[in-house]
Amino acid sequence: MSAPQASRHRTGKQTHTLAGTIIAAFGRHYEVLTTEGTLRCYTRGKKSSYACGDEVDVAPGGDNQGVIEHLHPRRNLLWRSDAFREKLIAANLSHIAIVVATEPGFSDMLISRCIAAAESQDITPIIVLNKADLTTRLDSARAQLAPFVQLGYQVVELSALQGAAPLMAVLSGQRSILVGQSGMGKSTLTNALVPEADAATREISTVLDSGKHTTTFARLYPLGRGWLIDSPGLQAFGLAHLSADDLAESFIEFRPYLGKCRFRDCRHEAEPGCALLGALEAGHINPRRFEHYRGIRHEISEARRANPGW
Ligand SMILES: Nc1nc2c(ncn2[C@@H]2O[C@H](COP(=O)(O)OP(=O)(O)OP(=O)(O)O)[C@@H](O)[C@H]2O)c(=O)[nH]1
Ligand SMILES: [Zn+2]
Repeated sequence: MSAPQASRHRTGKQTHTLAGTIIAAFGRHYEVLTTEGTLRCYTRGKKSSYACGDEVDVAPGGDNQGVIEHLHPRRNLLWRSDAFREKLIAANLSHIAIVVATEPGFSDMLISRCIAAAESQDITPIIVLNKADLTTRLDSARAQLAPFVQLGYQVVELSALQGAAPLMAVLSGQRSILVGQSGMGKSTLTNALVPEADAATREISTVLDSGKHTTTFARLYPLGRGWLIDSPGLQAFGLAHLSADDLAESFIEFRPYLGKCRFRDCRHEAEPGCALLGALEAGHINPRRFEHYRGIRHEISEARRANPGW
């Protein structure tokens, strides 16, 4: 894993710090993988805005504990938000693997949300179609994914029960996160990709006597020279933090038409001369994707109405 560098430098106060990567975040404490092992770390004051994947400097305090002193600049940050809350999910990602399955059914709207979150942060989204061994629903799952394939998004089909080799080939050496609805097989997939994940999860549940269930935390595992974050099941992925323009930009097929509407402040709803509606009518934009866009856009305006502080 490339993140923790062997830089052990001294600050003005003669306390040494270690570079490390946040591998788990539990409220206001964190596990940080450093060159000297994993430290359980705290933050000074009330600040707790770190995420899995963040690169930090920590001051070790003995007994495998430490204090986070410095956050290195992030390449990107994946987060979700509704009207009143925001939640950091992960930082410094190269890929988001959106896991769906032949059974149970999945939400293609959630895929569009995850893709929008990814595109707005310059993260490459890929879709994993798991449980390909359950062949009765395979064709309908493929049909549901067709609009994404048409846009050029990669779909990796596999059966996590039989192994994760096809996904490993894509994600090894990258910095990725697995996201998806509950029941899609994310845990099975993580265990296939990272055999030690199972043991690590058990270890955490004994270290943490908070009584919380372990799958509520994201956790980072080394994968090749990169890493993989397994995130808790995701039913909602609010994008209240995106502006209307950011949202439209994050639908990559809209990009050729943006800025070409008759009115500069076009909401792409029913305005005459709307380039997006024109493209939709001409069949250049998939109607399902446009529906997703409208749904998310509506939700963002509702969130802003409920909390004008956005
Ligand atoms: N047939 C088949 N079943 C699978 C496959 N992968 C996972 N499953 C099953 O699907 C169910 C859900 O798998 P999990 O790995 O627990 O799913 P998850 O997405 O982690 O769900 P949460 O823990 O609720 O977030 C389990 O019964 C798995 O055995 C697969 O490739 N084929
Ligand atoms: Zn328009």
